[in-house]
Amino acid sequence: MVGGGGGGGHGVRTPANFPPRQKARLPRGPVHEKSLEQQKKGPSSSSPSVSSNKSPLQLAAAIVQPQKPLESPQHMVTPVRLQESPGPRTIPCSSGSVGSGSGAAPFDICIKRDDKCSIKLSRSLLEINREKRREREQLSKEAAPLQYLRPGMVLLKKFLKHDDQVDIIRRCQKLGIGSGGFYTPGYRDGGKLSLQMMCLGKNWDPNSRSYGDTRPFDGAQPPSIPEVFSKIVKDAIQASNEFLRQKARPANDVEELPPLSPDICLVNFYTSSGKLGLHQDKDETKPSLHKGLPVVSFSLGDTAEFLYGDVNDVDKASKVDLESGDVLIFGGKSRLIFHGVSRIKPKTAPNWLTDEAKLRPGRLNLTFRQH
Ligand SMILES: O=C(O)CCC(=O)C(=O)O
Ligand SMILES: [Fe+2]
Repeated sequence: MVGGGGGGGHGVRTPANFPPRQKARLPRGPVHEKSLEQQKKGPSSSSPSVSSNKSPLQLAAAIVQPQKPLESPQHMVTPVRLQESPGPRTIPCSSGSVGSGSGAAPFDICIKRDDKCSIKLSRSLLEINREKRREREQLSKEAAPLQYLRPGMVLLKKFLKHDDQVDIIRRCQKLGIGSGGFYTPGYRDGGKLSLQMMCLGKNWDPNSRSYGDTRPFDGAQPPSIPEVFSKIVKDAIQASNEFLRQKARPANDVEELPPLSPDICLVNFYTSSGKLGLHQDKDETKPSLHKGLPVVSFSLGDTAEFLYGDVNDVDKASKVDLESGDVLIFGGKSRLIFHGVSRIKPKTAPNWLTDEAKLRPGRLNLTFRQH
């Protein structure tokens, strides 16, 4: 388990065979179903009828500069925002090591602890703990801890415990400034996107849309996926399957997510202006896709507005907020859904997280898959 028991104090909601880790992390409250499809018009069929031959990052470029045709060289040239506007409590006055082109200076997702340029309003441990407690209480009152979005798609609200979130950020920060760390994905013609990416396990190349053992632009080998991350992924799938078993009516019509042994993790850091166009994750192997092996996504920091649907059309997509600590799973019948991030909501990261992990304004996302 990552960190320690920072998220303790949650009640047990499920029967005896619920995974022990989950017992500690789930807040009290009814398990209920939330179908966003029901709230919003749009097709409910789960097998996509439209496919895209553009990579997610090409599609992101399309969102950033929608007036330009995707094939035009101009669409690629997207200014990378190197300096964030100051957050509510921390005011960095230099960009430090922010920003990188392919193979250039490393990108640090955290504001340096000893950054003399940061004006920090220090808060006591008591205050931080009070905030964490308030967050847990609010969650147990307002949101169902597990939400059924559509067949094969489950959202686990605040599944990542407080200490896990801090630990994940710290690990990504360390890996991100090392060999194989964060870079601004670019295209052959020199265009860049306002997103920082790092691959763990295997490298995903946005140009060829294929996986490899090293990065073509600098030969670096992606760092391994930390064991603690894989353990959380496994626990999240187990918790989802337990939830799906409970909600199954009739009881013999249980929908199960296949287990995942993640060997790929794409880590994205979005600044406040970051976006990701609608796309399908379909560069994994045919057996992996055919079995519907899930994509498991961790969200940390600022909230993302996440779009998903059966077709490559933002107007037909459903929308859900992904907050810090949320884990989203899409596998089975939803494995090939179109999805993307329409916007990052600035200054929505929990204060305690910014204080402890020193994450820059923005959002960190990790998606785990099996090749
Ligand atoms: O940031 C997210 O929530 C989605 C990321 C994603 O879709 C991807 O990396 O393929
Ligand atoms: Fe994706």
